[in-house]
Amino acid sequence: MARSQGNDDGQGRHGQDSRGVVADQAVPRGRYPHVRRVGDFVFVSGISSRRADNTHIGAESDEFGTVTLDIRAQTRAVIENIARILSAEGSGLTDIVDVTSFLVSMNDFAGYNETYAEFFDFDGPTRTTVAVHQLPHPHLLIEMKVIAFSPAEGSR
Ligand SMILES: N/C(=C\C=C\C(=O)O)C(=O)O
Repeated sequence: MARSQGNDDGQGRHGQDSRGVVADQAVPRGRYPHVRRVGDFVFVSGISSRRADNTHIGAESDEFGTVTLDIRAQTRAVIENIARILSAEGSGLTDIVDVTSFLVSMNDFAGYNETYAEFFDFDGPTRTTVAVHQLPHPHLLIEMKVIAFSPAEGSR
């Protein structure tokens, strides 16, 4: 399987290790890579608004511990996290050809859709949006996974 070449330190040329785990990103919550290249296609696992310190963008808590969740902030953070993960494979948002979005509630669809449109348009990826019962953390409103078409270096 085609993978980015690693350096002697086991770190990929673009900041991912030999497992496909990208540096400075929230670590995968299980035994899966952030990213996997298969030929000219780059597959990104489901990504949330989680920061590297395991807090979540778009989940703010007040002095009483009341948590306010923001679908626009979470959607933007998810897309920005995906952009950083794609860059580890020399790819980017403009290379995305397919998006799957998982919302916990379709009540968030409008805010999600509005923020999505700041990044993508009709000439962008195909998209499927579904509502799911739960995501892996109660602060999460959205998770997205993408496929990008990004010819590997050397085959461009
Ligand atoms: N992709 C998965 C979870 C991601 C959660 C996160 O990054 O916060 C998974 O469990 O498959």
